[in-house]
Amino acid sequence: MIRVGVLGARGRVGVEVCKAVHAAGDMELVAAVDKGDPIDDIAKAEVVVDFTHPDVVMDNLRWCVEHGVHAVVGTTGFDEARLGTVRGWLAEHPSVNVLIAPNFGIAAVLMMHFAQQAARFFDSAEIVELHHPNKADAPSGTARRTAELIVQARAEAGCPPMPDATTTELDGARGANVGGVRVHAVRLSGLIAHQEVLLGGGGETLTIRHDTMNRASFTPGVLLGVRRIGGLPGLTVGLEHLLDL
Ligand SMILES: NC(=O)C1=CN([C@@H]2O[C@H](COP(=O)(O)OP(=O)(O)OC[C@H]3O[C@@H](n4cnc5c(N)ncnc54)[C@H](OP(=O)(O)O)[C@@H]3O)[C@@H](O)[C@H]2O)C=CC1
Ligand SMILES: O=C(O)C1=N[C@H](C(=O)O)C[C@H](O)C1
Repeated sequence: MIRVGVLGARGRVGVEVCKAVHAAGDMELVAAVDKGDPIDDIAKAEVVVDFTHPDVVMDNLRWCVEHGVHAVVGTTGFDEARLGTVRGWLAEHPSVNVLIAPNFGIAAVLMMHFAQQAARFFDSAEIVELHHPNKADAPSGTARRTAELIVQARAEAGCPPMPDATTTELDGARGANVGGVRVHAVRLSGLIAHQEVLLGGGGETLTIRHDTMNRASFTPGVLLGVRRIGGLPGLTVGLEHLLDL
């Protein structure tokens, strides 16, 4: 049995993760901790799952690393600087492993993978992410990661900059600029989490769309991470490394 602790246990995703861990035959939920609860119970866990908030996740992660607990992290807000900090902590605690994934949905990981594969064949690529209005961060972690993968694929293929003649615009009209890829964020009541990657050139376009229909959809990926984290030394970024893509 893998002893699992959940941080953010009363949150939208945390509730689903607790249910999934409870239902898994090879796991035991030893701590379910949310804001204001004592964190001490988490030390009983071999693996902690974190779905909290970008403002608190670094403190949580440091606590896990210092207490020798592996971490599977869904919380967003990780840039290169934060990832570097985590790598530094892990260098001092080499027995601890961390998996950080901007999206644990298998279909979402495939959407990112397909976008990365397609990017070099088109003149232009833009991302529209659409989420529920209670989301703390914009653009989404998934959209940022997708943009980074597109940028990397285009750079490796020697693609030129994307065409864009805009010289006059209202602030924000062209979205956020992630390494040259424009990312547009919609916050709309009724939505959960959705993304379109728009690719265009040569008289045709390709749209790759992913829709999250419920938050239980994240849990198979989270449980996969919990089962595999003990054998993934150091820091792993992205669930794709656990799938045979
Ligand atoms: N990687 C992935 O697949 C996915 C990632 N996410 C990301 O996960 C994060 C959480 O999303 P979501 O569940 O919708 O958010 P919620 O706000 O519903 O849940 C977060 C929970 O964490 C609690 N919390 C805040 N601070 C702490 C703390 N220090 N210790 C323990 N618990 C704390 C919050 O309490 P309170 O409300 O009182 O502040 C809340 O109950 C976001 O960053 C989101 O983008 C979401 C979906 C999928
Ligand atoms: O906050 C959310 O809801 C989600 N957050 C993650 C992100 O920022 O990419 C994953 C998914 O989009 C849902």
